[in-house]
Amino acid sequence: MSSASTYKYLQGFGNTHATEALEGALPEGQNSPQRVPYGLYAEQLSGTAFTAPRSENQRSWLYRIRPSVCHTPFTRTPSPTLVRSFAVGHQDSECQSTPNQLRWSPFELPKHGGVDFVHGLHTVCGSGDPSVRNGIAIHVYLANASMENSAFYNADGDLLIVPQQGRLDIQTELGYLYVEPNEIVVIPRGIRYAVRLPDGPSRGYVLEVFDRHFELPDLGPIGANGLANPRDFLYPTAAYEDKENISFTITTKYQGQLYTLQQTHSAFDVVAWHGNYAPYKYDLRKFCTVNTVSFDHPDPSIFTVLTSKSNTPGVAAADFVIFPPRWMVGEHTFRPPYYHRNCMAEFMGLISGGYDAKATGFLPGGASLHSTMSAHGPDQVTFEKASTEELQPVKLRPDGLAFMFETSHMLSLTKWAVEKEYAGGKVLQDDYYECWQGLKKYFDPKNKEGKWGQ
Ligand SMILES: O=C(O)Cc1cc(O)ccc1O
Ligand SMILES: [Fe+2]
Repeated sequence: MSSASTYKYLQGFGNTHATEALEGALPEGQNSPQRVPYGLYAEQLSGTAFTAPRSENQRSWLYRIRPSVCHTPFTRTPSPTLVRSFAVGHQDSECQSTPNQLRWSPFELPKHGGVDFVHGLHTVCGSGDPSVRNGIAIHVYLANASMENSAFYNADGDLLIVPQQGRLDIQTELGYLYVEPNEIVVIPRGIRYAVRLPDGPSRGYVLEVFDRHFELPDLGPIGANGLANPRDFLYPTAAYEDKENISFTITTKYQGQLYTLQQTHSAFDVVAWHGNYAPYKYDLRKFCTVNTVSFDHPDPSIFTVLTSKSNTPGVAAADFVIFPPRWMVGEHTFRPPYYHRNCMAEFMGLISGGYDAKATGFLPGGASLHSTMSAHGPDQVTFEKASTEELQPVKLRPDGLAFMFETSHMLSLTKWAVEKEYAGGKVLQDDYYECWQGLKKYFDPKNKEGKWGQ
């Protein structure tokens, strides 16, 4: 497969889909007949416990040429850019923590060829542990090679992938997904896939959640429509390859470490499937943005695309939030993001353009982290401009898109994220804090009108 137009999709977030690449391959009226049509094997893929409440239960039935179990044992393979544990404080810990505000210049693409999506995954920060199904991880991928005769699955959690540079041509067990910057793709735990890079060197961000699957946020008083609409989520249609006598590698991330196995046939041999456990993509340009049409800056939860809930009602393990192009019309209002300290941690990335809290330094392909209760907000240049400019309706950044992974977990950072030296120096910006040092004192108890801009 080679271009977006060859792909057909099924629509609707969380729907139960049914699709067959060969007419009549889906058994009728039952999941596990004595003999499956065309000599296929039936295999269930469970994405929730069998006993999960019906509203949360996720599973799919796959009808494939061979069951997935036809393979030789796994062996451990080095995974220096991933971490097994986010625990800090031990001498040999893989991670460290800091309350400092952090900002990274664009993460550098690999200098040498042959780095595929899996081996280009670098963990930046995270919390918790997949083994107890609690926590999250944030990664970036920096890759330049397509995966051929191989597949990957993540046993640890669901991956929400945000491409920043380069399209992703993804072959999954359940069919093909073609994803470009300004779109996202979610690949749930256990689903096998290969990532091909039609544009060569590719970069993006990845949010991994260890506990619950992603959901659309409740809309409350917004009503029944808006934000990310369910019908805009696209699922693959069944597509299979019948490849025998080949050397095919499957890599898994299992408790933060990579393991590989070999088999002699393609893993992409699912001829038909039905169910509600499947990968999906979403075009962020379809987000129906809601914002103030009167005054004040609403909290960014109005821009939530997907959420992975924690066990505390109303609190996310992680939210995926975007800052979409939109009209800014707030009257007598400081329009950029307010100065802020948050019990949630805020990891931000930039797909293109700029961001309304930062005049300089926050660049596409880079990132920032404002950790739990660490102060942050507009830099000095942004503050001066926004406090003095005449307020007209303005279309904010028609070509730009920033996003945030917001989490209730306290994040630890990998040594790679904090210490990695590139040819041009560290990607971590040591001088980030300086963007706030020039903020002036305007307070004057004798002048209620203030003296902005003087
Ligand atoms: O810190 C940030 O830039 C993210 C953010 C954006 C916003 O519009 C309001 C609050 C907030 O934390
Ligand atoms: Fe914030």
